[in-house]
Amino acid sequence: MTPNTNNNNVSSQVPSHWPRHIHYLREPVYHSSVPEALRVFLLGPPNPKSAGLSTSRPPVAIRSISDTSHPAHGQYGLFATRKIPPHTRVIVYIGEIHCEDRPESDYDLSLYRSQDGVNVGVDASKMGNEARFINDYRGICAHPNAKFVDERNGETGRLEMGVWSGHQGIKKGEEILVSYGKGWWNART
Ligand SMILES: C[S@@+](CC[C@H](N)C(=O)[O-])C[C@H]1O[C@@H](n2cnc3c(N)ncnc32)[C@H](O)[C@@H]1O
Repeated sequence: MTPNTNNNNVSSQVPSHWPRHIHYLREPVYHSSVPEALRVFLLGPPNPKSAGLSTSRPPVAIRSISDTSHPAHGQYGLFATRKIPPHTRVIVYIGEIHCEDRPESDYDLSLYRSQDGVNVGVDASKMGNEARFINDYRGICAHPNAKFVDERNGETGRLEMGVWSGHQGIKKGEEILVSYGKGWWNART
């Protein structure tokens, strides 16, 4: 096992099943398409207390899906490694923050739209964290058990996309499932 060389309690290892061709991120990366003023807004006011914060591993595991009745069979999904109470932030969806149109990406979430109409996305197609493996609930469960919430992080001040459990919480071992939204599916069918 690789020793933990960080000052905080985050393991330096990438998670199990992490694909070799995808860059694993612990912090978002800001693409050159994000204008400086927007970048400053997204980052929020500097918070000296956020340096060296202990950010433990989220209670999730990436697993390959071998169940042939699962619509994402042969791919991966994200599963809870312990019971997650209702209305709890599970993980942050980390990726490349950008202001481009990326219709080809299946890992691109809309984070923010500025007053002058600039769209900011978080794209985890080439780089990201475990949250990129969250599947949509359709064909798997009657309802999603989690949702994406755009929010400002109370510690770092960053605008980011949190993944929160729903009103029933998530059982240990259960797949974490959101709704990508009808628009997402309509654009692909
Ligand atoms: C953000 S990725 C989710 C992680 C993906 N399963 C993986 O292994 O990389 C989105 C892709 O997952 C698959 N997917 C997610 N939810 C699905 C569902 N309910 N039915 C069919 N495919 C799904 C689709 O291929 C979709 O393009």
